[in-house]
Formats: sequence, C-alpha cells, structure tokens
Amino acid sequence: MIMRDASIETTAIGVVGAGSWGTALAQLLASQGFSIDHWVYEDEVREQMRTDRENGRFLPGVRLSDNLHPSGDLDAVVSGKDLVLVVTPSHVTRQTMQRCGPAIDADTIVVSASKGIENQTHLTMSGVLTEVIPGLTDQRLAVLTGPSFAREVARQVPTVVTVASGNPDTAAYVQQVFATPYFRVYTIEDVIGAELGASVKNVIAIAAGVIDGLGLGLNTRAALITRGLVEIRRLGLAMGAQPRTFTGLAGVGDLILTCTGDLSRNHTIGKQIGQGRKLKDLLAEMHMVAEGVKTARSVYNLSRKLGVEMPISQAIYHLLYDDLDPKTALHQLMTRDLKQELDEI
Ligand SMILES: NC(=O)C1=CN([C@@H]2O[C@H](COP(=O)(O)OP(=O)(O)OC[C@H]3O[C@@H](n4cnc5c(N)ncnc54)[C@H](O)[C@@H]3O)[C@@H](O)[C@H]2O)C=CC1
Ligand SMILES: O=C(CO)COP(=O)(O)O
Repeated sequence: MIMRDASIETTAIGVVGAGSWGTALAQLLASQGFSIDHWVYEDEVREQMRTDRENGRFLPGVRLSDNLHPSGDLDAVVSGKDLVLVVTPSHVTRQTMQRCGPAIDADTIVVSASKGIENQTHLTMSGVLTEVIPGLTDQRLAVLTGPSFAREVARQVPTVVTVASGNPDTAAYVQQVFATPYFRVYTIEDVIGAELGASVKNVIAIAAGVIDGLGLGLNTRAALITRGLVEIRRLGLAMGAQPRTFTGLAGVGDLILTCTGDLSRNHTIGKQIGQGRKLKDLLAEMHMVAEGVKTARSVYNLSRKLGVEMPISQAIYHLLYDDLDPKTALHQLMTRDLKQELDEI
C-alpha cells in the first residue's frame, strides 16, 4: 500500500490527450479510484472508448475502468479540476491548450507528460503551457517523465518515474496522486533538465535505431548511448539545467530505455531508416508520434544558436532532413578530430 494524504483521494482530474501515454496514465489514475474526465481528439476513438471501454487505436487490449469518462468537450475536461494532465504530442500542445487555457482554474495544478521541444520557439512543454494558460506559474506546474513505455505501464510492469517542479509542494502532491505499487514516483526540482533529458533522448534513440538498422554491434550502441548522454548534458548545461539531473531517471534512465527498447517509436523509425527506408514514407504509415523527428530540428537549431557541440544530434538532423546516407553519417562521426573524452564540467 502507498500511504496517501486523505485529501488526495478526492482529487478531481482532467486528462488532455488519449494517445497511448494519455490513455495509459488516465487508466492508471482511474484504477486508483480517481474519477477521470478524459479529452479524446478523434470522434471514433472517443466513441470506441465509451462503448467498448477500450482505446483500440492507441492502446489496444487494455480495459478502461468505468470511472474514466471520455469526452469531446475540452473546456469541461479542464475546468473545475484540482489537477490537469496534458499528454498531447508536443507539436499540438500549444494549439490544444490555447483553446482551453482560459477554462483552467487559477489554483489547478498542471502536469505535462509530453516530451518535445517546439520548432518555432525552442520552448519545452512547460514553457509552452506557461505561455498559453493564463496565470500559470512554475509554482503550479510539474513535469512527469522517466523511462516508461505506455504499453508496459498499462500491463502494470513495475516502472519508476520522476516528477519535476520548481515548487517542492507541487512535486510532492503530484507524486502522491500518481504513485501506485507498480508505478514509483520520485521528485526533483530541475524542470528544464528533466524536459531536455526527455526530449533529446528521442533524437539519440533514432540514432540507436539507425545503428541497429545498419546491423552494427553492441559496442556501437553502448558508445552511442554514452556519447549521446554527453550531448544531452551539454545542451542542458547551456540552458540552465543541473548536471546531476542527467544521471537520473529523466536523463540516462529514459535514454537507456528508448535506445534499447523495441517498443520505442523513435528507435523503430531510426531502425527503418538504417535499413534504407525514407522518412516521408515512414511518417505516412504512422498514426503515432515519434517526437524525435521534430525535436531533431529544434535541437539542431538550438545547438547552433547556443554553440553547443552535438555531433550525433546534428547528424540525425541531416539524415532526416537532408537525406544524408546513414553509413556516411557514421563514417563522419567516427573520423571526427580525435580529442579528450570528458568535458571540463
Ligand atoms: N507512448 C509512450 O510510451 C510515451 C509517450 N510519451 C509522450 O507523450 C506524448 C503523447 O504521446 P502518445 O500518447 O504516445 O501519443 P500517440 O502517438 O499514441 O498518439 C497520438 C496522439 O495525438 C493526438 N492528436 C493527433 N492530432 C492531434 C491534434 N491535431 N490535436 C490534438 N491531438 C492530436 C491523437 O489523438 C493521439 O492522442 C508525446 O510527447 C510522447 O513523447 C511519454 C512517455 C511514454
Ligand atoms: O518516452 C518514451 C518512454 O519513456 C516512449 O518512447 P517512444 O516515443 O520512442 O516510443
């Protein structure tokens, strides 16, 4: 049993987004007895969730509890809530939350579980939410992240994540709401570090997929994960993150999962590119999001703007958007100037 404050039991919760992660988290909360209002974008998905009690498109095979209420009324889902969980793909978060931001109460805690960096603004999701939800400050905002495939959480596979908030009370509250015996939740204070770890690992996961698609070895993958972490940390430091965040669940934890797990959409895209397929064909076939594809563009531009050395991420950008051949990219990375391994800080 997880010991919770009695006041937590009555938390009114709205969930925005019913992809695989939104559905897995909404169901996790519903299974703990919370009544969940759940905004579902597609009419047919919402209807199926209502009638069959299943989200067959994004999380097939998972029975939804009766206290999970699918809805098409975005304002109603977010208004009058103690906690609103936002789990939309990052590129639609602004437009979605702009629509309903004014309906969110002034004391509602807002939790973001999306992983990405906006292309136009280079903002992480906490930055986007602060811009579009009137009156939202970092005191009421938290980020839920860490190594967590939706399908495994839905199967109640033991999973450990972290909640980041600039306000320790907010982090502790969100921790209590989400924690279950199979979903352990830590807290940290470094929001930007947690979000950058979560977002940039998707770009590195594409690279890990490419390595597998090319049929290379475990040495290569271990090197990629290690040097990928160096890049994530460098960008994080340039953007004000705390270095130790990247040794935690939001950093190396999620990086390992996504670079080694076959369930990763980012890894899968990379693998198919490594096998010679074209990005536009892959995207046309996919109904789910592989955040790393868009984040690669943000990271490329950010790293150049900030003068941060990120050769793997930049190679993935050229591979995705300039048709750089994977083998050529690898050769270029392996024959860069020889240097000392570790950064000064
Ligand atoms: N699936 C997973 O295992 C995990 C996903 N995440 C993150 O959660 C976020 C959401 O991803 P998933 O739930 O996996 O999504 P998904 O890829 O399973 O589904 C796509 C979602 O986008 C929605 N959508 C499409 N167009 C839309 C629009 N114009 N406006 C609003 N919604 C629209 C769909 O309704 C659906 O909910 C992403 O940032 C992802 O990186 C984080 C941890 C785990
Ligand atoms: O972020 C994830 C697990 O923590 C999910 O990764 P993918 O989006 O690559 O499937």
